[in-house]
Amino acid sequence: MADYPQSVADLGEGELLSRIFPRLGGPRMLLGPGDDAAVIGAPDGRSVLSIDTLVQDQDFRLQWPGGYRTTGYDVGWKCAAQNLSDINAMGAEATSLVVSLTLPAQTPVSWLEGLADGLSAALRALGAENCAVAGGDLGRGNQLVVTAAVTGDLQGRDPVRRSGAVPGDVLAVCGALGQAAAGLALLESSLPYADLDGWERSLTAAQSRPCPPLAAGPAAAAAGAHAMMDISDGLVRDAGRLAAASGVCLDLDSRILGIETAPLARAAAKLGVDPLHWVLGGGEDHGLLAAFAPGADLPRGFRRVGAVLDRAVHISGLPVTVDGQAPDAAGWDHFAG
Ligand SMILES: Nc1ncnc2c1ncn2[C@@H]1O[C@H](COP(=O)(O)OP(=O)(O)O)[C@@H](O)[C@H]1O
Ligand SMILES: Cc1ncc(C[n+]2csc(CCOP(=O)(O)OP(=O)(O)O)c2C)c(N)n1
Ligand SMILES: [Mg+2]
Repeated sequence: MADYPQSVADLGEGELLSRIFPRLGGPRMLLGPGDDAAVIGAPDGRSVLSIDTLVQDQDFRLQWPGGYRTTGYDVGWKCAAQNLSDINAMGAEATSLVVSLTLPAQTPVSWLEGLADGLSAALRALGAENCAVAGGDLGRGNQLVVTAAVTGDLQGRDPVRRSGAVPGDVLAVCGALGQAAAGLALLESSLPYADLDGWERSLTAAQSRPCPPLAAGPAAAAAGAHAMMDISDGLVRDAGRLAAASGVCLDLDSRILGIETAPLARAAAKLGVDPLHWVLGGGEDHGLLAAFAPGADLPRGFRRVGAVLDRAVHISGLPVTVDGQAPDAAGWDHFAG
């Protein structure tokens, strides 16, 4: 017996697939993995469609400076979560995922099995009970790349777009703000992972295995949300996108943002940073940002974070402000850094 872990290059494609398929369970599809393509139902007659990619050293590190090793399970979970989140943000429910894997030859087979388990576990744990992995693609490359495309069903509702916010609306968020960014900072720091306390580890888990609030998207749509998007690149950057699409300005309330920083304060102090930067600029929590009519009952999990203002009368001229002032955060951009 070899004393090194069996790698994907030790097995053929067919054998690798036979390791993955049994781990992909989930609800029945009209035709699941194994043929040239899958067949899924489109109950509403329309399909919502999105795609997202994770790239080694851009979106995760196999080994972080503090010693944490990213598992296949983590990457499978994160892949499912970030794709399900885009469907959630339209007010829809996910119906299928297809997953394309580019694997270096030395990738352990157990890492690949973990990835399949993480995908399935995220679908179940996040509440995407009508979504299954319908198929995918497998190939060899120099770097790990995991891409998934996802379909969703609107269940008879209109999609909630980024463009529908109107002055006077209440701006609200749902889900974690800044936790995944705090986790990223902890993972990227030289603090040994083994020395992190339970809460600090759960912040790193928010980065490795984010939990988008999946029931909240359809609930917001049913409640008549005027506009919605998921927060993947940071509150301020994504709010800027919603503001631009809707032709409005968004003003965030510093008192509420202060409350959001509370769970991050201790980790921030340890790293010598301001937790407000994580709340305003941190991506990857995949919470929701939505605009509701004034007086609307906010669906469960949503909390008011600011107001939608008329661009013509907002004197700052900025698309996104905090108490009327320029915010101190940029957010994530893959190319601008
Ligand atoms: N290569 C591409 N070709 C066409 N459309 C793209 C491409 N990359 C991104 N888009 C579209 O641009 C919009 C913004 O993309 P992105 O920032 O990745 O959105 P999200 O944060 O929702 O994943 C989406 O509607 C996406 O479909
Ligand atoms: C090694 C590493 N560096 C940096 C980050 C931070 N990061 C990577 S992508 C991203 C934003 C979200 O990713 P994106 O692909 O833009 O998601 P989308 O907006 O398409 O949903 C952030 C904050 C990370 N997760 N890992
Ligand atoms: Mg994207």
